[in-house]
Amino acid sequence: MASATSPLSFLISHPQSSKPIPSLPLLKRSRLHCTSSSTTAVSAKHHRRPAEENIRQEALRLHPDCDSKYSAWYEPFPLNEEDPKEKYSLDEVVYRSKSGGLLDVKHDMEALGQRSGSYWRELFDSRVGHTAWPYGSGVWSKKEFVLPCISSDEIVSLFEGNSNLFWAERLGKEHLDGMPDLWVKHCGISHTGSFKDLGMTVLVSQVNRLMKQPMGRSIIGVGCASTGDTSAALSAYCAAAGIPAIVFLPADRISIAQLIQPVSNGATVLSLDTDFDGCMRLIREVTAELPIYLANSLNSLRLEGQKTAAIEILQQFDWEVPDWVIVPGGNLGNIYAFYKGFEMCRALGLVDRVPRLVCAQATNANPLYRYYKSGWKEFNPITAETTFASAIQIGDPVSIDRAVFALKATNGIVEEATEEELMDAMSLADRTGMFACPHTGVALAALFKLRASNVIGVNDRTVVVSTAHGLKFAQSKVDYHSGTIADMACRYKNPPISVKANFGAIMDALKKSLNNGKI
Ligand SMILES: Cc1ncc(COP(=O)(O)O)c(C=O)c1O
Ligand SMILES: N[C@@H](CCOP(=O)(O)O)C(=O)O
Repeated sequence: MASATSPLSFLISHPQSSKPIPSLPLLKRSRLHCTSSSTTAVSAKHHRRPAEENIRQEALRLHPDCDSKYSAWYEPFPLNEEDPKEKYSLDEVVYRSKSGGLLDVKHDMEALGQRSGSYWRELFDSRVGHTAWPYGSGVWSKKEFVLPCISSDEIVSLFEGNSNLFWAERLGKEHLDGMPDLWVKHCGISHTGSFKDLGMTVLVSQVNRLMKQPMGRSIIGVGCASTGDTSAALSAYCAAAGIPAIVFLPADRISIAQLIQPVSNGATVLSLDTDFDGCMRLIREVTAELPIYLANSLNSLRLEGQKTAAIEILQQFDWEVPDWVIVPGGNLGNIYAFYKGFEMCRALGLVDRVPRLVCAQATNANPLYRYYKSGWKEFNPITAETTFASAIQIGDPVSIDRAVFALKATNGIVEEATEEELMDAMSLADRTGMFACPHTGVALAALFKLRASNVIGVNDRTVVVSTAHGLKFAQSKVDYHSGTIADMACRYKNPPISVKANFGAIMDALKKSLNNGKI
């Protein structure tokens, strides 16, 4: 039973008073509704809050102030040795350090460390599966590790996160030498269909805080350059908050499904005749000139949300650490976000180690892979070529230094996948019940290679991060299954069979297709 001071106490409230009830957690009462004959009639008085109160108001009543025990701020990445005191409040609009380098969000680890690892594990576990604002979100259920000082009233959340950790039983068993412990973290089965929702809830919440009274900053909108997923997430969260969104997209380089998302959400959509790297340069120029807040992962706030996917993986394994986590990389913020999530849990005693990270790139857009292969000697931005994994067609990744840091710290690996390898891997995964996107195909192709070379052992617990929903990239699957891609065998294609609408023709087609005609 939860006491008022236990991690579970946030669930305990009384409908009519602001005082917590020390003995009747939400979970227990919900069960009473279902099982006890004297309490089966579900009426307002049995709800945890009065009928006229919404969940945001309930949160404010229960926790009127932000938890000032914990704090976070920006610091240069890597730390500025000459000026170790260089740091900025999260309420400042700043994306770069004095020297022009990246920033990183730092947490007061000493304050967080006052609590034990088991306290944090229990707290985070207790929040899963509820609608208490804002903890119903997989991101905000870890609020203390994300943005501890934001008020629940300022948060813009669509209850993102809490995504499926899918046991890829058949893929492992039949196509990876019987691999029994293979998992796919479906970050793309999400509000806007990609992992970007995790970071965008944090960034848009902070913008909302800056724009609202008492801060009342003169921000006229939030902007990003995008290969299609960041723009979709930004537009949705801004639309939910009533904040203008401005997105710069490389013309003809993103899918129709991705393009229609910001259009539908009412964003200002600029389709530019350049690639993503060109859009990125332009949004940086424009945001330096106009009070438009920059939403790309250059802005380290985004990574605070994205890192919760790593924490969620640990949680879903009952706080056991997987051996490998494979992440497709483009602008390279996400690989660092995964590192941050895992490392924070290690440092605070929730787990005792971190997994080895693999960053997987498309051969047509592989600047990190080339750098890795040079023994980290020389980084050269490239002009990325067209790839079916269009959301990672990036040649000059903003977070290159963050990615290298994450990989070095986890004894990590960089792998690449050709167009044929990534499309075959995606299609094979689909044949085992998934509906993967080409970027997930890149990560899966990396897994196939690392398994074939026995770098990843057959019994290693391995998580492949699926970054977007396959439905956003349906055209790539149409091309593959129609077998019309130049120089690609499309080994796993399965085109529809055109059949005359009569019994005989149908029987012939079925005999041919099923069991090699032996039915
Ligand atoms: C679907 C998808 N997968 C992977 C990535 C790569 O993430 P990151 O840019 O953080 O490396 C992106 C965006 O770049 C993406 O949209
Ligand atoms: N794939 C991204 C590319 C931009 O990455 P970001 O993480 O820096 O916003 C997209 O969908 O736009």
